[in-house]
This record gives sequence, structure tokens and C-alpha cells, in this order.
Amino acid sequence: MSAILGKAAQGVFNFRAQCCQQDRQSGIGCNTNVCIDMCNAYSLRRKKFAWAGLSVMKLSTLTINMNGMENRASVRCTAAINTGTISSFEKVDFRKLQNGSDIRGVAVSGVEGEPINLTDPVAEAIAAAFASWLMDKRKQDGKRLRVSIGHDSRISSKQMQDAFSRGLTSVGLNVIHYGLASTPAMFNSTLTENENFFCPVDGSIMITASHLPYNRNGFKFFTSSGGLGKNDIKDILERAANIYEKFSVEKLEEPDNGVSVKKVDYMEVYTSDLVETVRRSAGNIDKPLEGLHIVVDAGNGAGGFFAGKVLEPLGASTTGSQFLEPDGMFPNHIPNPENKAAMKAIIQAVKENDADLGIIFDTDVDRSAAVDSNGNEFNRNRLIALMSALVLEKYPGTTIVTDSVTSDGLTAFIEKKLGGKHHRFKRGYKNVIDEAARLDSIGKASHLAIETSGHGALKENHWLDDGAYLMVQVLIKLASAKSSGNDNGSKIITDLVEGLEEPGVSVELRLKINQNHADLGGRSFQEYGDTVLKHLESTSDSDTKLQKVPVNYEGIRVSGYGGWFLLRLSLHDPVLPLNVEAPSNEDAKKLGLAVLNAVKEFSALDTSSLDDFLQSE
Ligand SMILES: O=P(O)(O)OC[C@H]1O[C@H](O)[C@H](O)[C@@H](O)[C@@H]1O
Repeated sequence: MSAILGKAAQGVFNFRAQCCQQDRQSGIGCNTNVCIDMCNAYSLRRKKFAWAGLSVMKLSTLTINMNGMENRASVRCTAAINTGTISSFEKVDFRKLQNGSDIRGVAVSGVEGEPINLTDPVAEAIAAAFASWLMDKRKQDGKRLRVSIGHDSRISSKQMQDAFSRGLTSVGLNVIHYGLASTPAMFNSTLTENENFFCPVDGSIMITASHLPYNRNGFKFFTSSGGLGKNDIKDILERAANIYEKFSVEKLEEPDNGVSVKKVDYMEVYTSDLVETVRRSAGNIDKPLEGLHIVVDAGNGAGGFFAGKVLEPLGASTTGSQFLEPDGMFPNHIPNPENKAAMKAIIQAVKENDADLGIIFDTDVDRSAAVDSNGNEFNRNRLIALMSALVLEKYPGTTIVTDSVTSDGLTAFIEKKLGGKHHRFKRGYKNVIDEAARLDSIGKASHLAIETSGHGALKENHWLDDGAYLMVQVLIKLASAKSSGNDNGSKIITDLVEGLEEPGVSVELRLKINQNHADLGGRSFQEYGDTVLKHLESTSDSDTKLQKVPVNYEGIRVSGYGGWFLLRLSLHDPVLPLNVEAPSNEDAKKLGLAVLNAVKEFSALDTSSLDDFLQSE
């Protein structure tokens, strides 16, 4: 199989190399968007493409139509055309595309210092590599594997989708396009039993870079066992680098692979499942949210469906919902519930519309947050407290697994008020989910894995990391309160987090490690960061005002001055994020100063954000 894979993958790349070579010769410049259409014409209709006849005018038309951007301002179309101009076969360090358990890169030019590294050939190589990984994992029983592809609203997503599709079909996999979709829906498609929608698929890809700026893009991969982990991604990128290396060596051969490429509206299936879940839990009432006013803010990402396809069928009014239309330039605010401007926008929408509830999603809808009718946020610790309360009503005593930056007040709330157990683990949604599943599998019942970032997964939902499903839990609570005669809007939700102690001050400062600094002395930034952390640990041990937290899974977490700090290594960046929580600014500064005194001798560490915090009023 791998021989076929190599051959087929080379076929596509050789053809693309020819396209782009002719492109250069014609003096037009290598426009990747045009190559897309040629290669589709080639691999799907198996016809050779006549390059010479394209005029510059036609190039633009093709690009605009292919990007599905007909309705956008012309300035954006121009941006997209420019972004397609790349030198396709430059050397690429595939390892650099790994971002934890995701792949992320720059897909659009125009941002200084951020050259494109997610070109079409790179995406095709990754697709072919994913296919080979999947074929190794699955027993095929002679059946052709099928893979679903969805994408968020980014301006490069459609282009990436087409490149990915070519990479998969080139090695003989069937492909089903979902178009605009959410990350959780893509995972769901590996579980759905519905042949009308070609489900379940053997594997699934979401094209997204979550909340990152418009010029980035990336891939998340799923099988029915869940999202791929770090090691799988490393494996796929190594395979992709090999595939990429080999092209332009052999002559083009037409793969006789008889693949099918289909398009279905899978979001229809996913959203009707969510609707049915609420109806069922509310006692099979058709419109259990009738009379409630709920506004949604999708930040122009992929989450706009939640208003029209989930809330309205359930009877809620969604007037005043905002930024539901996809726009990959994200003109209103960053689609990220951790972003202050985003939260401000949804709070304002709730207040202006006198709504009962506000719901906000990130770009690809694996994260969410809510706002009650008074504008109180259910975000970060408060979101975890709310979800813990809902989950512990159903599963008393269960363990809630969270990331490492959660507050002491949250632990007290989960354990003392709700009667559950709090297992504060590491940052990273995949880490949190895997840990909850692991605990559960060894008999320590765990039903919720959730991060302060808004990622959350329930055991009952296959540990699927789904911002929409979290909000469905809130809707179920509102619906069942309504059906039992409690018509107080979101008050029932607000009451659930009563008693959660919140810190007076909570800050996150990100201390950068300058990788080119002589103080690293040949060490990696991880090694350097570890040395900083060890030093902080020993200075904290000798400070009588500070106590190291006994159970801690990442970085150095220390209690003192009525609060705590955590210094740890970022999952992705050469950065040591520092979280500090304390009853007052004064106490927070004492904690910050303890950190500064310990780390200031490390000259490659940029402590300016901590200095600024300590000097602030
Ligand atoms: O370690 P950091 O740089 O703070 O990033 C950590 C965060 O990275 C991404 O946003 C992941 O989606 C989160 O699950 C994770 O918690």
C-alpha cells in the first residue's frame, strides 16, 4: 500500500510542479489557486489541463469563485488572490507545523515576518500522510476508506480544503466535503451511523486555526477514538516530510483510483442531534425554550448555526444575535471567549436586547462561554463551576478534571459545595480529556474534562470536546426549569455558581524566552525554561511566606499572601506563562515580586510584563 501511496502522491506533486513551472515560464507567476483547479480537473476527471489559455482576468475570476468569497468586499478578494502567490516547493520544516495535538501554520501572506509555510503542496503532503497513517491504523477489509473534511470561516480554508482533498484522493481515499462546519461536528461524523450522509467516516479533518489571526490556518484530525494526539501528529508530519521530499522526481502518471468526492450538509445531522438532546431531556417537548430570549455571538466564525439551527427550532428568540455570518477577516472581534473584547461584545448584546442569556463561541466552536441576563460572565473558573454544578447533579461525587491555572476557590466550590472531586491537571485540552478518560477507566469516576480556555468534554458525549454541547447542558437546565414552572430566565443558572469564591485579582503574564540569547548556551528553550523553574522552586522553598502546592502536575505552583502563583512552560511557545491570583493587588504584587527575585538572573527571560505589573497602580 505504501508503494501505491508514494507513487500516487508523487503523481499529484509532479503534476503540480509542472503546473507551476509552466506558470513561471508564462511569466504570470505561480498562482496556487489556479493549480488547485488544474489538479482537481486532473485527479477527479482525469484529464490533462491546457494551461496556456488562461488570461489574467480568468485567474482572478477563478480565484474569487473558488474561495467562495463572492459576497465579500473586493478588497478581500484581492487579498485572497495575493495570498495564493507562493513559491510552492520551497524547503519546509514540517516539524515546525506541529502545535501540540494540532497542525498550525501561515497560509496567507501579508503579515510581516510571517512567511507562508502552509502552502498547497504542504497541505497535500499532510493529507497523503494522514491517509497513510489512517490506512496503517485501520483494517480495511478491502473497503475504500472515507474521510470527511470541514472548515471554519478563514479566507484560506476553502483553498486548504481543496488541497487536502487532492492529497486524499490521490492515494485512493473517498472524500466527503462538509463545507463550513465546527470541529466537534467533524469528530461526530466518525461516530454517526447514517449511510445517507456516508457516515460513519473512517477519519475526519477540520481545517481551522481556532482563534488565531486571519493569516493562519491548520488541521485537526479525528477518528472514532477521538482527536489525534501529539505522537500521532509527529508521525503524520514525518510521513508528510518524506512524501514532500519525493516529488518532482518521477514522471506524471495518472492514478486510476476511481475515488469519489461528495458534498453533504452534515451540520444538519449534528444540529438536529443537539436539538433532540434538549427536547428529550426536557420531557419530549417540541419547543422547550419558548419564551426565552437568547443571543449568540459567533464572532464571524463557524458557530452562527447555533442561533438558527439549534435555538430557534427549540422555540427561543434569537433577536440581537451578532456576527453570525462567516467572515475570515474577523472584522468585529477575535472569536475567542478568553478575549476581553469578545466577552464585552456579548455582554453588551445581552444588555441591549434585554436577553435572558448570551452565548459566545470561538471560531471552530470547540470552546464557548455564556453570560446571564445581568451581564455576569460564565467564563474561565465560573464556566467550570457552572458546568461542574450541572454535571454533578447528574453524576454525584464525580471527578472534574481541569487545567492547571484554575483557582483555589474553584477547588473549594467543587469539593465543599458540590460534593465532587477536583483534579487540577495540566494545560492543554487534550491533556485534560485524556486524563479524565484515564481516571474513569481505572475506576475513579470522571464525567467532565474542562479548561479555563472554554474547552470542555463530557464522558456521556464520547469525550467530545464541544463548546456547543456545553451550552446544550445550560439549555437543558433552562428548559427543564421552565417545564417545571420556574420562569426566571437565567436566574437558575446564576444561582448554581453561588458560593464560588473569586479572587480579587487574577492576572496572566507571559514571560518570553529569547531563543537567540547567549544565556541559553546551546540549550533548547524548554531546557532553559526548566532551569528557571527549578531555580524558582528552590527559592520558594526557602521563603517562609510561600508554600509549594503539594499536588501539582506542571510548572511551579506556590501558595502565599492569601493567593497563589503558577509559573510553567507554555505548551507551544518559548514562553513561561505566569498566573497570579490574590485577594488584593498588593498581595498579587508580593507574589509577583517573589517570582521576579527568583528569575531576574536569567537574562534570556523577558520579564518586562512582570516589571510593568509590579509598577502599575
Ligand atoms: O500553554 P499556553 O501557551 O498557555 O497554551 C495553552 C493552550 O493552548 C491552546 O490554546 C489549546 O487549545 C489549549 O487547550 C491550551 O490550554
